[in-house]
Amino acid sequence: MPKTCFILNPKAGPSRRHDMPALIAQHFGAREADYEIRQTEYAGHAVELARTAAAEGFAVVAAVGGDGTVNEVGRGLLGTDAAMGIIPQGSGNGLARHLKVPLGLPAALRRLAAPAFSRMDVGVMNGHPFFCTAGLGFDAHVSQHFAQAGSRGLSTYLRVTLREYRRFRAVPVEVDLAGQHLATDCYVLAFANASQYGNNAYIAPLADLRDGQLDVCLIDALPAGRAFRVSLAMALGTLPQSKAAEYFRVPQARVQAAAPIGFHVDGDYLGHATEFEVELMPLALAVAV
Ligand SMILES: Nc1ncnc2c1ncn2[C@@H]1O[C@H](COP(=O)(O)OP(=O)(O)OP(=O)(O)O)[C@@H](O)[C@H]1O
Repeated sequence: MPKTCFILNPKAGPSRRHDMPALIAQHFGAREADYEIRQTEYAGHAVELARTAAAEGFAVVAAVGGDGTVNEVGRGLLGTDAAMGIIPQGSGNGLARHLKVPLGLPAALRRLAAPAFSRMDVGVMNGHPFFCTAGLGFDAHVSQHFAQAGSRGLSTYLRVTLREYRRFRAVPVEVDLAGQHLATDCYVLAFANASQYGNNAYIAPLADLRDGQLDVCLIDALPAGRAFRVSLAMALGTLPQSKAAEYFRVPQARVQAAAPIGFHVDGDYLGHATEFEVELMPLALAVAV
């Protein structure tokens, strides 16, 4: 059993009443010398906790939370020898779902006690590492307004999405995709390292975490009929065949927008910008899943 540090985000996911230390002891084994549990105290804390755990020699540092926690733990582990584990406790759990980590807590803990080690690519947008997806446009706009909604959960997410759909307008962009030039409108421009946003919403079902490439999904406009087709195809994992989006596979991209446009990294809205540089660091992170 690899020496494991659990980094627990108490704010992630729908409110739960698990006694995590007891469950970890029960399912991970009673050998307390083999693991430690550290809880985050503020947003961003998991980056420091993960970096410290790696420096202390933990072989596995497990993010106990959703994609935001995974992003912070992953950032803390870049350039270290430790591998990232995931105990999915978030709302969307996109990377965990892509990696087929069991969503049930006992099964996830049992798997982590005897993990398979491998490596995965890491994306970077304007200097911000991402592990699952990053993007500009409507998805970032929804992340921004969801964060301000005051409540969380799927029903809030759907309500915010419908409300903002009526308000959001596409922005003209110039896109350079590893040398290929496009002048288009950006409703959504997603850079997918993993296949889904979370909750099995497949923005790029063919994305591969180990191919050294980002799957780029462009939606230039989203009138109502196309919005319906995109939503259905994302749920079914058939967006590339639906012709409602265009796809490219590249290791890097540049975007110049005609007006500031919101962007997100692993579902967290990070602000507005007019210039974007996106690249991939091949196999930059060790994972234990
Ligand atoms: N102790 C804390 N207090 C407040 N916020 C925290 C704390 N620890 C972490 N956070 C923040 O909580 C946010 C939400 O966490 P996370 O993304 O893991 O859960 P989620 O949003 O429910 O799941 P998902 O991203 O899979 O939908 C993260 O952006 C993280 O920075």
